Amino acid sequence: MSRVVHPIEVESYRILRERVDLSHLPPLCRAVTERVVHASADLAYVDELICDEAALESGLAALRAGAPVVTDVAMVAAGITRAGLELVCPVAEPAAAELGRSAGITRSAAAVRIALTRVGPGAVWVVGCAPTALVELLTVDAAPALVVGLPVGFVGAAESKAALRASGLPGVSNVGEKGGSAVAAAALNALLYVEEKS
Ligand SMILES: C/C1=C2N=C(/C=C3N=C(/C(C)=C4\N[C@@](C)([C@@H]5N=C1[C@](C)(CCC(=O)O)[C@H]5CC(=O)O)[C@@](C)(CC(=O)O)[C@@H]4CCC(=O)O)[C@@](C)(CC(=O)O)[C@@H]\3CCC(=O)O)C(C)(C)[C@@H]/2CCC(=O)O
Repeated sequence: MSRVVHPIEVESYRILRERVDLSHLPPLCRAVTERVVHASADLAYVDELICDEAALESGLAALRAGAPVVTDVAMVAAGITRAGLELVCPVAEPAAAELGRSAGITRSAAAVRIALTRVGPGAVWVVGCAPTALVELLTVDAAPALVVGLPVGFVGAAESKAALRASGLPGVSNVGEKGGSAVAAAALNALLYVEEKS
């Protein structure tokens, strides 16, 4: 079923495209960059976002095949708009707090370990808040189809995204401390909307 686009969103894209022309980008890079800018009203993402068309194609293929989507926090999961998607977000479960305590790690990092027991290779991982979740994901053997790595904050966010880029995993990230749940959800939604069009 095709998505009904609200007139405010149509107007937002009109304004965005008046301010910046991203038609030179490959289609998925353009879709993700435009949606992140649309969701944040922050044109700096045009230069700061690091998209890779092949990585996004890998994520899109996984979503089309029904791959689960793992998110670091509930806010990211709440921002992902397609019903019927298998969403995995264990951070609020007592087991994440218990593992965090016993292992001396954050609940967010513990949730990555727990999620790994529920999803196999080829999942799509979306990190929009917790840098330690992204760092943990890079230390385990998750074999993700795509990592949307857009955590936010002054402590470790920029470094965790640099580590994602250095890892060679298929990913989308940005340079710097900015990011956040809304931005990460928007990047994933861009792929879901491409998927819905086809
Ligand atoms: C250091 C942490 C940061 N969190 C930020 C911003 C927001 N966090 C929200 C919420 C509701 C949650 N944050 C936790 C993930 C919590 N946040 C942390 C941790 C202390 C460590 C994470 C890390 O450094 O990697 C983390 C606790 C943990 O042990 O993992 C959360 C689990 C806290 C909790 O409830 O115990 C919780 C998520 C709960 C859930 O999904 O069920 C905010 C909504 C809080 C708010 O603003 O009211 C907000 C969301 C921002 C967003 O766009 O996602 C910081 C300040 C960005 C910071 C990130 C690290 C840094 O570099 O500073």
